[in-house]
Amino acid sequence: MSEIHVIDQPDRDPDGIENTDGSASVLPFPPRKTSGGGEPLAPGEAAPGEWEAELPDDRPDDGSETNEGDPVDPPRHIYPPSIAEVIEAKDKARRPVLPDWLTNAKQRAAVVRWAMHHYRTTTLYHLVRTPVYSAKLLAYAPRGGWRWFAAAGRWVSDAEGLPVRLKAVADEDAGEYLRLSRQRDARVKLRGIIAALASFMGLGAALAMWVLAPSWLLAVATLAVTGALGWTGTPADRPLIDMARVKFRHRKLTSDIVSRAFLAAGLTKADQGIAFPQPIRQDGDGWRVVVDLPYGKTFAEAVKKRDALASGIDVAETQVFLDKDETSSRRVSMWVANRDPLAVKVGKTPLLGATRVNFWKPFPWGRDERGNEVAISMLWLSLLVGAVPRQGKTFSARTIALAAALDPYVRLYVFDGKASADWRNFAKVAHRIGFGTVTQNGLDPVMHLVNSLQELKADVEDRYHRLSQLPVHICPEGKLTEDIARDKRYNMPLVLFVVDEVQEYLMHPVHGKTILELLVFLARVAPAVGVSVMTATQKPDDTACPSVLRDQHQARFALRVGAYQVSETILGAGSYGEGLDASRLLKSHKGVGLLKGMTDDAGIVRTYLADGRDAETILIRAQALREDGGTLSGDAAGEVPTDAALATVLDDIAAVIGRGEAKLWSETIVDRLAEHRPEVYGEWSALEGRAKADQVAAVLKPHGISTGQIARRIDGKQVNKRGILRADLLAAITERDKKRSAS
Ligand SMILES: Nc1ncnc2c1ncn2[C@@H]1O[C@H](COP(=O)(O)OP(=O)(O)OP(=O)(O)O)[C@@H](O)[C@H]1O
Repeated sequence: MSEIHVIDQPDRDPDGIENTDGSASVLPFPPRKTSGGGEPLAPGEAAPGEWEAELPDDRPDDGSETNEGDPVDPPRHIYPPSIAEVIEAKDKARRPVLPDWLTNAKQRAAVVRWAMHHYRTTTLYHLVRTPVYSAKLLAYAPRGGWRWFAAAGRWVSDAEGLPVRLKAVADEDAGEYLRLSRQRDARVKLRGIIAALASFMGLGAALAMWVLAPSWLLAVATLAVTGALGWTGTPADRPLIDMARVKFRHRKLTSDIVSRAFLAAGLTKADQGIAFPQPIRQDGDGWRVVVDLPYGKTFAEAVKKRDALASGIDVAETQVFLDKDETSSRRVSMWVANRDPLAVKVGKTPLLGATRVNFWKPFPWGRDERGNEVAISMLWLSLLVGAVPRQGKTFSARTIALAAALDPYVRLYVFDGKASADWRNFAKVAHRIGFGTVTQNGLDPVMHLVNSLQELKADVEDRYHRLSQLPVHICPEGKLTEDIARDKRYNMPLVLFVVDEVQEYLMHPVHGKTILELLVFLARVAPAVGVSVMTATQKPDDTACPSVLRDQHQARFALRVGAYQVSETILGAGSYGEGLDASRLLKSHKGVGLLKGMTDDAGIVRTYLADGRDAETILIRAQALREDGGTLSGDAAGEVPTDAALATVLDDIAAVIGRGEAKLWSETIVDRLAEHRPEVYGEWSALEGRAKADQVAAVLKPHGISTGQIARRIDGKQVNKRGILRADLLAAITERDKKRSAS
């Protein structure tokens, strides 16, 4: 038999026999079996079940060969962790001496604000109800008097000893009864004397007060006695004092509750359990729990089970927040709020108190679920905002534009596809502005948008050239800097291009495609030279807001949407797997959304509110800042729109109809328009004949011009095709100009 020494080998032999010797194990040598007769064997051949082998006394030197019975686990502590690793691990595991809210000035201020507000409200609440409390005390005072008198009587008569005496009677224990009776007599005598003395002294003191004490002292004493008696007489089921606040379902989160929740959610098994690397502790208005899932379970799986976890803890889903822990993918950091934090409004925007903003630096936009301020920056990125109507899409986008407005060196372009009142006040500061899709006061907002986009596209291309040509000491990295942007000589200010309800423009029958292409270009290329695009839509689907545009936005903000698929459409593929699902937000969560791509971590933002009046206040200030700084430009400065901006499709068609032509086929109009302004009408020329006619009919219909069959004689033959009469076109232009000059 040979012995093999194994380091740290599990103490179990291949047959499952426990080895009691801890230092080494002995592999059993297979028993030599004797041949039981049968067929004679060839030399070197072994009979079934019979064999013989020599085991080597030592392992091979290189250790490359693996022998049966070798341990599958690597020997422990072969590579002890380096000191740096130990320090790093300990650094990560160390918990702060003081909780965050004590060390963080902003959180501390928030707690102080909350405490002041809370106690002021509570005090006022009770002060207002003092008359009610007084009336109740007065009403309960007689009952309190009687309760007090009865309690004193029971004490004097030694009522507490009665059950024992009665038991002695029932047991017919005469000796015990006599002993208890004697004790009772002595006790009643002593207590009777004390009670008589106390009554006598009390009565004397009351009479003395009545005669001698000043009336205020008498009043205070009466109030105190009545209050004490009223308090004593208050029924247990009808508290004297109302609660100044509704009691939330505050619960202490224990490891049992958390384990139950993870078990119920199927994230662990009863025999596996979960580990708690740190104690459960209170964190803000909620509890922080860090949990290690069983090996093989991941944070992503926990995210999918958020609903079940909430149910296991017995809270609403909106109260459970899961954070990834970078140290391990099976570690889940969970914050369980005492109440739905998203339904708590964060209040007015701090921009109301700001004299100006530096748009190069992050500005406050809202607060996260735990009340920490969220500051964002629009530099070098484009933002897509999406939500169902009335959830705060416009308001949240508008607070960003308001911050931009308060930096007089930011050039604003604002277009609102819905022509609502929300953006009207930006006319005070916006370089280019347009509302809706219908021509108003002679200005076609869609053409204005197309022209603005083209103007900006040219500017962006120009910026790339000029930045690359600037000397290194001015532009060290070939990128826009704050100094360059604020220096008017370079004419390269930061630009924020806002398009609300962008789907209205993208679905425009004539210019939709052009607008899409230009927006895609700007969202993709322009942020690097200081031009940020912010689009908002309530229809993020592929028809209304194609993915080719959505995908160009580096940052996304999704407020409540109808389904998780829509949430993914706004926030980008894979967002659902990361736990980002805006369809879980509730209707009451106005102005609350999921922000991705702007800061390192995606998360919830409860945006600050700036209503219409606040927006006006801020924009008046912004206008004054721009006037002072000489940066008011474009539409806001009252610059007369260029011909291109004013031009509508009517003018373009008029330009392509020759003087001598009384009527023209739609097909011919399309071909000539494509030559006249290829950047706008180039796409049309690819249409088929009938489609060309439909296109012309569609764009002229809003102007009251209808297309009909127009006959022309070609080579002696009459050809009928749809077209327009020049007279109709001129009449429509005259009508439009009349309205324009009237305005
Ligand atoms: N941050 C906020 N805090 C509190 N309430 C808000 C906030 N943002 C928006 N609201 C409320 O939500 C309402 C709807 O906001 P908003 O007009 O921005 O929605 P919307 O999604 O743009 O709607 P629509 O698509 O109809 O324009 C506002 O009138 C306001 O009362």
